[in-house]
Amino acid sequence: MVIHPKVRGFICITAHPVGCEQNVQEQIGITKAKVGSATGPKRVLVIGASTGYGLASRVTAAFGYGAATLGVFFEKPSSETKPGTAGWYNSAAFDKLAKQAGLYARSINGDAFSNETRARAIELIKNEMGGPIDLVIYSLASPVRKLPDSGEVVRSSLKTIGQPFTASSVDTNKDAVVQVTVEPGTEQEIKDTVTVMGGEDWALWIEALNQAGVLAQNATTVAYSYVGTEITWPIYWHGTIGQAKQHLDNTAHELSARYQAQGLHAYVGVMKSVVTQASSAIPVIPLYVSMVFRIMKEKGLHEGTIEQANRLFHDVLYRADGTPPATDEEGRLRLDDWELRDDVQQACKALWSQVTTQNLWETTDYAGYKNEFLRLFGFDRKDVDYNADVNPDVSFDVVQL
Ligand SMILES: NC(=O)c1ccc[n+]([C@@H]2O[C@H](COP(=O)([O-])OP(=O)(O)OC[C@H]3O[C@@H](n4cnc5c(N)ncnc54)[C@H](O)[C@@H]3O)[C@@H](O)[C@H]2O)c1
Repeated sequence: MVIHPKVRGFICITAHPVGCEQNVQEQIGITKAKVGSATGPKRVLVIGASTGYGLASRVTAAFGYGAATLGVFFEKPSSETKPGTAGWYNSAAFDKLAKQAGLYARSINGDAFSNETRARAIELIKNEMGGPIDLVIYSLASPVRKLPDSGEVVRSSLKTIGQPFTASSVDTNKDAVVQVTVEPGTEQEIKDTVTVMGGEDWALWIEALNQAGVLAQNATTVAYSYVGTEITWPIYWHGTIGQAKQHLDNTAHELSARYQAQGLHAYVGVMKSVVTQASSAIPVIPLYVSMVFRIMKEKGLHEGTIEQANRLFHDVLYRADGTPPATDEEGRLRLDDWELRDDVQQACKALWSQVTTQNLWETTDYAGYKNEFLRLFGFDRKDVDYNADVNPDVSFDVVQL
């Protein structure tokens, strides 16, 4: 099969296995060059491990610290007519490269919100991993959650709270700057968004691992969050999704208190804006990302998911001098510190009011945004021949639920 990108709205419905493998290789190369500390995690569970921040965390744990990793994700292998998803190919590549490096790697392809997936993960940890988990990374981004007991399906929404919000955004199909209006969510929509993207499921994972005796004494758990800036607050931090992220903050405090005797350190890790499948779907964010990328690249501050994950592990969680992580006043780990620097944000604000369809490519890093978006799916890499026939059927050692 010859595989080219097929972009539909904010998603690409095809993915390239060779390009995805190259992406994973690249993340491994960056990690090996940067990380290298004697002490790090030994057995790591990554929930949401196939793309974005979760994949970068898995790569960092395995190739930066030699950790055994168990990855959970929800992806699709290829069918007769369609290639698999990027997360499927990424995970296949990770599995192959980790095993080649002599590292334990296991993956579960299933719904992380379900009790069955938790049970299978615990079984694998008990039977195969040779000891308890000392780091749990929670990196799910999902528009929908099937509640584990009732089976009820709950949907999240990306809406404002109170007032509609109109702002510039980019229509990535037309490469045009447009005005979008985001409507306020109802009370029910706010509640549902918290149910899907808040901390309830994270807490269920920790509880299940602890009850099964597979959570190490003094373990660490980090759930990823986004706070952003004034430009994105109305749609994000002050919107329905922000309520879910605030619930995550509360959950971190609750978990640390509940499992104090076990010495659990539960953190929210506030990460910077990056291009992922999840962030491309949020109005306003792709235009903001195009601007902030340009500014941060000019200042030599640019980071993608792998640089952020490397920095989180190396400079924050597992510091060479053994000191505990620095947190903000809410107890959160702030990896968005460079993005939120005054000089970066002032430059962003100045640019924000000037950007138009005509000057989009010159004034922002829209080209970089488009390239990174296609690369998420294994496309737009110079080292891959996209006209070559490729086998889309890539299988690997995965527990299929
Ligand atoms: N992208 C950003 O700019 C950004 C910035 C800061 C924080 N974050 C946060 O990072 C976290 C991860 O987001 P991302 O941007 O890396 O997203 P992503 O879309 O790249 O990754 C989502 C992951 O969740 C998995 N997943 C989704 N539904 C699942 C389910 N039901 N069962 C099992 N796995 C499932 C996917 O397979 C994938 O591995 C989110 O909490 C997000 O808010 C993202």
